[in-house]
Amino acid sequence: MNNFQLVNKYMKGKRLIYFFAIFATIISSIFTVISPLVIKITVDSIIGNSPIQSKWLNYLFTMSLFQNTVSGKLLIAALIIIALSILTGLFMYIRGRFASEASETLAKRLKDDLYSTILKSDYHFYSKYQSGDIIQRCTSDVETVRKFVVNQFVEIGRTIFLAGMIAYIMFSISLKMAFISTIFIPVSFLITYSFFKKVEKQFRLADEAEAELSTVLQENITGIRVVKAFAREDYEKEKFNIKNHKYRDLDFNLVLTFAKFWSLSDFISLTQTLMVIVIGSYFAIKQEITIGTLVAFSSYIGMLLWPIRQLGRIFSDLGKTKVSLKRINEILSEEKEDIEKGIKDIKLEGNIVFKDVWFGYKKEKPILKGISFEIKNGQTVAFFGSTGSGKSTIISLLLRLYDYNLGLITIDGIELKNISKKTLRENIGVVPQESFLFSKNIQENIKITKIKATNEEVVESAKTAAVHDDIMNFEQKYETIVGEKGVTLSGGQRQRLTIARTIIKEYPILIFDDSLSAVDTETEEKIRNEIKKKSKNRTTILISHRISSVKDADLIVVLDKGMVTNIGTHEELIRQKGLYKKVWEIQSIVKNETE
Ligand SMILES: Nc1ncnc2c1ncn2[C@@H]1O[C@H](COP(=O)(O)OP(=O)(O)OP(=O)(O)O)[C@@H](O)[C@H]1O
Repeated sequence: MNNFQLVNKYMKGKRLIYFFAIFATIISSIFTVISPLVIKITVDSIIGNSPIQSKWLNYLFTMSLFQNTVSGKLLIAALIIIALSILTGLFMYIRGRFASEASETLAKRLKDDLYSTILKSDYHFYSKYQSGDIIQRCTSDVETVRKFVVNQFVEIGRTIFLAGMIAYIMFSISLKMAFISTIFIPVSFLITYSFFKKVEKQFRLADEAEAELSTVLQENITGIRVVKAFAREDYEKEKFNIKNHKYRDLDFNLVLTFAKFWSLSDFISLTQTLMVIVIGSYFAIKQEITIGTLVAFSSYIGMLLWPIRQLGRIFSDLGKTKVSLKRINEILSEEKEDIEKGIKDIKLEGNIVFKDVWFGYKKEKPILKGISFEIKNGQTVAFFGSTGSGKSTIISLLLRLYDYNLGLITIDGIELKNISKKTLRENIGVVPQESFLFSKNIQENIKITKIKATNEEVVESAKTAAVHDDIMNFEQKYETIVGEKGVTLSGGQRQRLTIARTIIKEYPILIFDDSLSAVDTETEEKIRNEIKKKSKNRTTILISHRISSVKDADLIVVLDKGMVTNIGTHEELIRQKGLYKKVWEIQSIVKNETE
């Protein structure tokens, strides 16, 4: 979709009022253009002696209403000018009203769709764009487009119409004065055009630099604890300074290009105005044109040069808007995840089979290399392995955050790719590695997976996750605000809250992705036993680096560099050579020494 099609699509339903806004602008420019004609008639025919050419104007000025005297005629001229100003204002109001309604609607729809695309895009999207950049595209880029639509685009019609009308009137009044008045217009236009070409690239670079700056800022605010804990303030400040410097230089270049353009454009405009006044006065003295014509041309030259100069501004804003639209369009054209496609509305039992599964985030670099295992409904299965061995990747495949490249994955005998993503995610509850909480109160955070949960259910799941006592110690209890703006929870409290949030909904398959690492082993065991007691048929998948966490599992799958190296129960694995036995020995020694 090109830029025009994009704007046109989002203006649906508001195109007519936007057209009215352009129409009102054109009408108001007609009234603007008439005023100097009234002044010319006043000077030449009311103060001077030339007869009024137009019949109806003659009739208007000789109306008996104000007596046919000079002061009566002057009063009529003044009233006409006042009426023209009122009408200009009225139509400018209509233009502002309609253009704002259309542009605000456009901006809102763009933001809505950008947000929905961000939420619905597949997982690759988040590794492609940085969060600061995404925020900038949804805010300042949309704002640039909105401003262009509400101001500049409406002005294009007015500018072209005004220039055309003024040129027509000038050439009808005096050919030679019109020629003198327009001699520099082509030069002015060419300068404007070349400026527009140059400035577009500069705007793009400045926009990208601003996005980089926002990203650094956003990262530092989110990770302020890490920054402070490692005393990285100076390093981060320097990093910010470099980006800030780059943005300042690019912005400064832009301002400089603008300054050069406006000064050159001012010079041409002043020369042009001066020529009209000097040569026009000479013609007036020689009585080749009337004084009224000179006065009218003095007004018209300002009015003509203004739209041409305005065109420069419109062109430069057009450049900026094109860049913003391209950045917005990039996000909007990202492929959306179709979470509904496939078998829907089924309750899974949790029989999971992986047969020679291969997967790589980049196809040429496999992360999982021929993984095979089988999990039966109701079993607790643990994945154990060194960091980066592919444990979380297996979970991502199960949730269809990514689709596997080769082999076969089935749940309850159905190939994974045939089950809709929505159904899968409604059946698989995950407690992720990072325990992110929203800026809401504890109760609302727990209810996120089950909006209609009762207060009793919230308390019950908090008790199961062994976090109820901690919550009751907070002053506001379940009403305590957590997340970015709320109270600071310990790592273990956050983890247990995310567990409560997941178990409140009874998923047939439950996954703990290293999500009890900040909880002591005793509490961990207690939590898992409580969960197990609640649903015996639930399939549970555990990922942990602790032998004590996985040793009671029905099956332990040991992974190394994307391959299954051992598989079996704890008793079986400690009798086999390999990573599991090695880690068990080390952790046993440490345990014995600390006891
Ligand atoms: N989104 C991604 N894009 C590209 N590579 C990725 C992505 N996520 C993980 N990886 C890579 O895939 C490999 C396996 O990562 P994974 O997170 O599955 O390991 P893990 O066994 O869960 O590690 P840990 O125990 O440290 O959590 C790593 O080399 C990692 O760098």
